[in-house]
Amino acid sequence: MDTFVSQTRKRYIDGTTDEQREPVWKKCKEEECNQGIVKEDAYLTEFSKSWQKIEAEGLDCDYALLFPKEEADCLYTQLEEEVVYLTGDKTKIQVFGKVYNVPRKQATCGDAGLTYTYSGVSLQASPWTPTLEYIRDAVTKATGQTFNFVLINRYKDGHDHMGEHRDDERELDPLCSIASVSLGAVRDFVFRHRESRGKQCRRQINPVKLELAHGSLLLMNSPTNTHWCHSLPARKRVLTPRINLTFRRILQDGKK
Ligand SMILES: O=C(O)CCC(=O)C(=O)O
Ligand SMILES: [Fe+2]
Repeated sequence: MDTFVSQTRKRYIDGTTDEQREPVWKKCKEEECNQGIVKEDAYLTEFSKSWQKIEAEGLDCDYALLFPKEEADCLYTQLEEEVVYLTGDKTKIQVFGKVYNVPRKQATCGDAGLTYTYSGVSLQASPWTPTLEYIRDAVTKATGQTFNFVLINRYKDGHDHMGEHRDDERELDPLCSIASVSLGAVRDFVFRHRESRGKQCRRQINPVKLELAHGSLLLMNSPTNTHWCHSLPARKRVLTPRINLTFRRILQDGKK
């Protein structure tokens, strides 16, 4: 009966447990899904048919709707309660020696002791929250891949954005896809080939543009992040927030 929801009985940040809080997503699932496992199996079968392949030279991605709207709504609400975003120096990055404010809010969660370093900031993983564990496990079920870390980005509206980059840090396991789950406002997402950027670009390769929907999962498979940069451009007409979770596998001291 309960298979859609997290089986964890951990405490939330404020010390309460699942039972005390009756998380919204748990109630939603009970109301909507009293067929239990049968319904989940049916859902997973439908889900497995919905993958779309996105391919270009050196780019290999898969896209699907992982969570139906009601469940995605519940997960979004739960994350708004659970996630504690970084403050102070951790909200700044260094690019070519210059310091910038990150134009969005960020948090990092993962297995104990993991650290992720990018653009001059070193971010230590906070413990998994129940909802993040639930989403991580749903991604693992859907992809067969396991993850030990998640970077959480919260865009308050279309002014918040993420500049072009490649997630090619040395500590990322090159064999593991980066799994990007989106909740909230639909936003454009753009891939540009490394060699087709800038005034003196060497080649003319068309960008690949996607819309990342509420409840969607985008898998960036190897070697996408070797050859292509991606960004979440500002979109002034977007007035509502979005949360993005990128699940990753970090190799600590060369170990998986
Ligand atoms: O918000 C997004 O969809 C982009 C996230 C991203 O590229 C990242 O976290 O590295
Ligand atoms: Fe990225």
